[in-house]
Amino acid sequence: MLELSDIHVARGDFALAADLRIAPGARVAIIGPSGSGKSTLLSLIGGFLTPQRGQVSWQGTDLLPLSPGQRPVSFLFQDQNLFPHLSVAQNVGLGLRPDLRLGPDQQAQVQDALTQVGLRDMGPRKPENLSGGQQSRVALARVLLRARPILLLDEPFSALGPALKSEMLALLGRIADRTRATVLMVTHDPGDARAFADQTIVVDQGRAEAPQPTQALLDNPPAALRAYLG
Ligand SMILES: Nc1ncnc2c1ncn2[C@@H]1O[C@H](COP(=O)(O)OP(=O)(O)OP(=O)(O)O)[C@@H](O)[C@H]1O
Repeated sequence: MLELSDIHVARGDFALAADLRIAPGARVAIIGPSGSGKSTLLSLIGGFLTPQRGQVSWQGTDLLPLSPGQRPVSFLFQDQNLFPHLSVAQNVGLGLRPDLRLGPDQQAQVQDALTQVGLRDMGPRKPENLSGGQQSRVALARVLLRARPILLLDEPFSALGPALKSEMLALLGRIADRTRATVLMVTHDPGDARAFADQTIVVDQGRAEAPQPTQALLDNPPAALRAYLG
């Protein structure tokens, strides 16, 4: 269980409150107006922000003393965090060892991850020589190799067209199945929430609500969410 208890986290003049629980293996969308605190919520769980009050724990372990690298978490942002000077295979290999001193077994794991995301022959290329969708696949291959229990995504596919985006969401679902990850994904698109997430957290005016079943929430949205969805 991922537990956020009595959280108050400030960022300049802004503050976010949260008190919620997420079951292991859940797929959760995070939606709400711009500036409401969605990225702040991910940064808190990832360890990039420290709350002024409250507890963050995973399976009973307090995460607050742990640095981002020590947490059971991987992150995927919109820009996919690819390093332009490294090859595709090296970018994926970073998921195993940040110093890239990979043994033969680990290199085979990289190749296997590339194959699983449909990029079997792309390992030697540089990211700039890939399409946007292929770059997303590289980032997902790295997530697959990191295999951390919690996966945080901040509008990961918002630059992609609709067909490609649904393909990436399906691939993400397969990777989450394989790694048994608990996934939290910020999105501005309620269609993403419906397609991917059985539960949705609404963030509005500095408060993250407890997760609710996505379909029921979007079929009958509360007033604040209705105003945002338009
Ligand atoms: N580094 C910072 N210092 C001070 N305030 C910040 C900082 N980063 C964000 N904020 C403020 O915190 C609030 C919440 O920002 P956050 O990025 O969490 O919102 P969001 O819901 O993810 O927005 P968006 O959908 O536009 O990405 C905003 O009002 C923003 O101006």
